[in-house]
Amino acid sequence: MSGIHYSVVVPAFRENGNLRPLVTRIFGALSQAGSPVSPHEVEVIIVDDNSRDGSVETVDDLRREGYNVRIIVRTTERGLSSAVVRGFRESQGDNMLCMDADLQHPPEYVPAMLASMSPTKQFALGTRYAKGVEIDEGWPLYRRVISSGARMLALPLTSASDPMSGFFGIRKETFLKARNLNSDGFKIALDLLVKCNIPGKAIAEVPFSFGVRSEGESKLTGKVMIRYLEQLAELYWFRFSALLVVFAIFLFILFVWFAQVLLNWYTGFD
Ligand SMILES: Nc1nc2c(ncn2[C@@H]2O[C@H](COP(=O)(O)OP(=O)(O)O[C@H]3O[C@H](CO)[C@@H](O)[C@H](O)[C@@H]3O)[C@@H](O)[C@H]2O)c(=O)[nH]1
Repeated sequence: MSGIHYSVVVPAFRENGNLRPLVTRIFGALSQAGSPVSPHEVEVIIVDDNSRDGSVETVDDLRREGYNVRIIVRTTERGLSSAVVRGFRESQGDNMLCMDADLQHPPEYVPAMLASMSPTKQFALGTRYAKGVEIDEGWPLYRRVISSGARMLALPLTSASDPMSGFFGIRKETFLKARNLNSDGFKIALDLLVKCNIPGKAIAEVPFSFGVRSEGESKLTGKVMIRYLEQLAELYWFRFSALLVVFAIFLFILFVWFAQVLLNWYTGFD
């Protein structure tokens, strides 16, 4: 039986400059005295969409240096969410974590995030909206506005405080129950929270401060934002369709009743 109980999945596109600091800082944090998780129980899986920027060579070097990291290079698929799903499917660990490559999710939080999952806490959520947590001051105003607006729209769907977060974990047993996952767009955490029907009490929230990217560029484009609105519509339907159908039936009955009253009133004049 494998001694790997935890898998850290990192979707990456043109992130070569960030991979070495990311991996060394993750294992550095796990090796600290007092870390609740041992580095020997952890694997890191980079899911790269054929960046051809030297990421493969960097991961090879890190492996030779003894870090338990591997890279999956996808040549026929693209996209953040589908990359995360692929990484989760290939994970050996029962507890799986997703984080960005760009160091905006500080690797020093990885031990706490991994250890927060348990049979009763099926989902770990790195949240930027806990009391006293500061989003890094370098984060531009427009990104804060977009993030807050997107979060407000998603709040009726889940009791998680930061469903937009890309720093989250899920237990394999719950992930395997998810059906019809949306492989487009960026919002895989929200998709999992809704489709796996994860109640508030099963979510371990870990407050963290969101940093600024040190290398490379964000891939969040206008197209990704439009895709998010489409995804929201799908999730609202998924969650509330039964309620909407009941409401539609109620409206129909009301309409029939009202039509009858009108008809009686009208025929009463004859
Ligand atoms: N494999 C793969 N990885 C991708 C792709 N697009 C983005 N990524 C990777 O996914 C991570 C996040 O992408 P960014 O482009 O850095 O996203 P962001 O704008 O910083 O958005 C982040 O913060 C948001 C919160 O405001 C999160 O909602 C979002 O999920 C993400 O974590 C990075 O590691 C990036 O390389 C892709 O098409 N394919």
